[in-house]
Amino acid sequence: MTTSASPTAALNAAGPAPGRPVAAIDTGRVADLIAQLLVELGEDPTREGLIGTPDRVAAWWSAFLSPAGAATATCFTETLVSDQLVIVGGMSVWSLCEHHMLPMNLQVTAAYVADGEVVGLSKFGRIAQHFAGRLQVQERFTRQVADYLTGVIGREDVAVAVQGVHLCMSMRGVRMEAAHTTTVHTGGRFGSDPVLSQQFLTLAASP
Ligand SMILES: Nc1nc2c(ncn2[C@@H]2O[C@H](COP(=O)(O)OP(=O)(O)OP(=O)(O)O)[C@@H](O)[C@H]2O)c(=O)[nH]1
Ligand SMILES: [Zn+2]
Repeated sequence: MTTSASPTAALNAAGPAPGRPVAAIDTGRVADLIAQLLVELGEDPTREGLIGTPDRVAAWWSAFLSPAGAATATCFTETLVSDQLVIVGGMSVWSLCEHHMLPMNLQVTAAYVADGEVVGLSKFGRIAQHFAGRLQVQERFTRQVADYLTGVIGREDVAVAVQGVHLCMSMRGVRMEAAHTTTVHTGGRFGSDPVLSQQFLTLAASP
């Protein structure tokens, strides 16, 4: 397992991050572009209600692309723990569909088999937030979280299930408000051991 690696190094170790800006965005330039967009949409960015809107939107993009606390995956030695299924569920993150740039809400459940060491529980949520903070598709998000956790524990025994609600399917397009999409990655023993796989899927589906 990776123990207390540096935050940046640990997260970069997850490999290339499609769509993620290399450097911090130029919020002044983004605000100018938002003002131009408002004009193109028939608005007057200088009217009283819109003063400050371009800056707020730029600040939001900056925060969205740099989720606070993208963190080191702290691990702890636990000699009493062996072959134990650990599942962290109920993690809700927001991302942006890269086809329409509309929000998607992702309910994330992540699991691994602990053996001699345990991963700090909050880190599952931080990892999910990290990969949500960019233009995404749900399938790639699922895989990126799984690959990152695989790197943390140093074994393939990782499973990730994600249930997504995409506003591009509910507020526009086919307009199916109840539609939801489930993606599942099962690595290592989660793929080869039907009992473990079933335990994960059952617990991932429970509240
Ligand atoms: N696989 C996948 N598709 C996505 C995701 N988010 C959005 N999409 C889909 O991306 C597709 C884009 O299809 P296009 O035909 O290019 O765009 P469109 O005409 O706006 O499509 P409609 O949404 O059907 O109106 C749509 O089917 C979306 O539902 C995602 O996370 N994963
Ligand atoms: Zn979309």
